[in-house]
Amino acid sequence: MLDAPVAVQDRPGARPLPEPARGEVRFEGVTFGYDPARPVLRNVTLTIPAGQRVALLGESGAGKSTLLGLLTRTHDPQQGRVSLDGADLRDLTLNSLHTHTAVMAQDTFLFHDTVAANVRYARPDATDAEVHAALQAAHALGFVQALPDGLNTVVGERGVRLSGGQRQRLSIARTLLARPTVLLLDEPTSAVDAQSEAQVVAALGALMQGRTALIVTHRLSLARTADRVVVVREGSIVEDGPPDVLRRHGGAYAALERAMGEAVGEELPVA
Ligand SMILES: Nc1ncnc2c1ncn2[C@@H]1O[C@H](COP(=O)(O)OP(=O)(O)OP(=O)(O)O)[C@@H](O)[C@H]1O
Repeated sequence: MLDAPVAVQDRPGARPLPEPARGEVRFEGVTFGYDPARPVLRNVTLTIPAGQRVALLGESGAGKSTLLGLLTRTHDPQQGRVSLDGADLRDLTLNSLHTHTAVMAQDTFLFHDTVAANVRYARPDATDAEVHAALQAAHALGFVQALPDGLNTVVGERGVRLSGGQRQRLSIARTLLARPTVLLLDEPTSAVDAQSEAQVVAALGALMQGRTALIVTHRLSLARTADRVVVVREGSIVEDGPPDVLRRHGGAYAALERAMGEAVGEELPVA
């Protein structure tokens, strides 16, 4: 790992994002391919105003996760630019970019340590009161207090085993403490059973409050919480708008909603 070449580095003269950050995200004419000869994203243009919740939908392999990876600079575009509050990400220090963006994926890594230490991971100086408040907002306080040693219970690899939904709620508490400007959620409910999905969706609602959020999901319950839906197909945006409007439009989103509803046996809204 240490010897692996680092693909993305700070440019000479890179600066931190000016504070206070707002969280406006822009993709301008972005083309990217893991193999440059075969683009996965083609000329993608998308402006996300600060504080908007956007669900990225589309079939497997459409390029949704790749779009999120451009925002953390896991990779840089071959053409076009990605910006945060008007600053090209390549002109920002990686440290500042990673302070302002938080990624939550399917499953959460918990260290072999206490609940409190796991939640404090992103902000070790957080007070007990802040940890408590974050757990409460993440709908996790109840189950944590029921653990043998409450917040001092050791979890993780050899500690108390937690369910997928409980782990996700601890991860949400951790991310709440980190106070990111932009949230990138990649299938955050897919490792969660149907029973605890509602609690995780509610906790995600608290986390997304007042923040820009890009959510990749195949779950209807989460897609419906978005202000806006962007449908990606073969690396291009094919539909973009509020879910209610797109449902009535009867195009790609309406078809995906039907498919997702059938997959979870959920009743469909009347268009
Ligand atoms: N690290 C990688 N190296 C090479 N190709 C990749 C890599 N990651 C993804 N791809 C390819 O890029 C394309 C888009 O993948 P991406 O993960 O962005 O799709 P997605 O829409 O998020 O799909 P899913 O819903 O299955 O997560 C796919 O053809 C995939 O095989």
